[in-house]
Amino acid sequence: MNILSPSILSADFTKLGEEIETIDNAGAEYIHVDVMDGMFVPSISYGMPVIKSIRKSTGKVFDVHLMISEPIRYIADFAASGADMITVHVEACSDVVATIEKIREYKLKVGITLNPDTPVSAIKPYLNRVDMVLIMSVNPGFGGQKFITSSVDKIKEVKRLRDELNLSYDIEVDGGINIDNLATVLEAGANVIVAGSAIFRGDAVENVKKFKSIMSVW
Ligand SMILES: O=C(CO)[C@@H](O)[C@H](O)COP(=O)(O)O
Ligand SMILES: [Fe+2]
Repeated sequence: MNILSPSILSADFTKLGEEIETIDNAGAEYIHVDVMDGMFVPSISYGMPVIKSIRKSTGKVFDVHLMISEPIRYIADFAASGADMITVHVEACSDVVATIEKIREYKLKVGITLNPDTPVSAIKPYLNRVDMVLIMSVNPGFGGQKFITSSVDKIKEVKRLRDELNLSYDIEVDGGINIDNLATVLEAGANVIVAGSAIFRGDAVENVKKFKSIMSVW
């Protein structure tokens, strides 16, 4: 099933609850929540209090993308704040298996991700332990960046590995996705689509509809 996960990093924070209700009503399946610590990535976004607060605005799945060093330290807090799914960076964890197990301890879905410069081989040992693989198609840290085209081959590679290893994880893509490159990533094998600026810039309802109509074809 294809899933749209708008990144609220590009929403208007003065009316975050309303923005979330808008994309929820327009038909987005997930809400992508980007957490940045100023260490693993240069920027700082928001954390637990914001997630806890926006949990009241929607019942949709909170797809929490942790761009933080040693995320194992905060899994309990993100679980308590209302995360449904937590994705961690392979580069940010000194013990990836322990981090995955910690997320499982709270009965949350687990995602693993990697930076554009990290080869797929770095996540291969963990593929049988996760529900989702996130292919970063920009260097993490900021919304509104340009899509890195070599990510298409990485999507194909994790799809091929899924077949080869007889696994069933979802494939998410995040960074620079817009109406023009959406079909390319769907065709490559991505089924969970993150988009921030392409959804919240302009009319969010229309943008969600446009995305969903292309996604329905695949
Ligand atoms: O994780 C990140 C950035 O680090 C993303 O989730 C972005 O927030 C997506 O925004 P766009 O590239 O779609 O504007
Ligand atoms: Fe993200």
